[in-house]
Amino acid sequence: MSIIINNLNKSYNNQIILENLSLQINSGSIFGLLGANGAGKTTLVSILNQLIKKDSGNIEIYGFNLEKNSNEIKNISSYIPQTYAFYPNLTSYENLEFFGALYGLKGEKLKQQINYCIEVTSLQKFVNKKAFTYSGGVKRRLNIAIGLLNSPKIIYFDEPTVGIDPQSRKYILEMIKNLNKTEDTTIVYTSHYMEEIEFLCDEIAILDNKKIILQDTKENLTQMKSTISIQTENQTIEIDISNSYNSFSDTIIKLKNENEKIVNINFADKNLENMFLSITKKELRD
Ligand SMILES: Nc1ncnc2c1ncn2[C@@H]1O[C@H](COP(=O)(O)OP(=O)(O)OP(=O)(O)O)[C@@H](O)[C@H]1O
Repeated sequence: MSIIINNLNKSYNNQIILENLSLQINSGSIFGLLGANGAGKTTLVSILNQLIKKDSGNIEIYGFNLEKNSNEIKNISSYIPQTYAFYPNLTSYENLEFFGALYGLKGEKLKQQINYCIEVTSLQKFVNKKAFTYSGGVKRRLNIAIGLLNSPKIIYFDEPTVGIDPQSRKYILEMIKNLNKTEDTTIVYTSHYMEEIEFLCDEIAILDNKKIILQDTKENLTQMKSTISIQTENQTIEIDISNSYNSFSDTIIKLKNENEKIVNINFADKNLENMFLSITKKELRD
């Protein structure tokens, strides 16, 4: 396991945000944390990255205790925030030099690491241009490049595609998938874009009502069926139409032959977004 959280509690000004939250994340997985606006995703990820303090509970990351081994955890983790975390008046290269030095990198090692980060995020064209001139997508890539400087074992992405164009979004998602595959980096990805979670993640958890209310593999969650329920005066019949509509038309013919009067037909497409809605009774986005 890369992350084990037990009975985590966090309040802001007496308002409980996370309550007895427990969660385990497998090493090397791409873990999607879903939650409506204000559910507490950023709060949880900020606690894991020691940006804010928890009230109580136990957290272990790669076998290190969050309080006792705080430096060891910082060395193996990287947090890519929603906001741009670089100097706009510096170039990509200068930003990477600056943040690399903060990690204690210097000389040849620093150069090598900068070149690696530039390559992974395809920033070659921008290395000598000042960051304030970049598009939103390129700015996000620089954020990510900085986050790779310490060769993290675990990277937290907090909604990294908010406000960028579809092409940059696709590029960033592919890049994250690749990082996970080639470096075996554990990825924790928060989002309220269901299609991103569906594309990227192999494990998914839903944060709602201060807790993790559902956690499963994407495989299991996407096996949920699409159904049609037919209500007659005497019975309700649920039909699985995930693979074909044949059983639906067969049932209609059968009911007609039996002179059963149909009073209602309901279609339930249990994709992830509908599942989220039915479990939390909330939209993913405001
Ligand atoms: N520093 C703070 N002081 C007081 N309340 C806060 C603070 N930070 C966050 N909150 C509140 O805590 C709740 C959870 O916020 P958080 O940002 O963790 O949610 P989120 O799931 O990341 O939401 P979003 O998807 O909108 O980013 C919200 O009600 C928010 O207003």
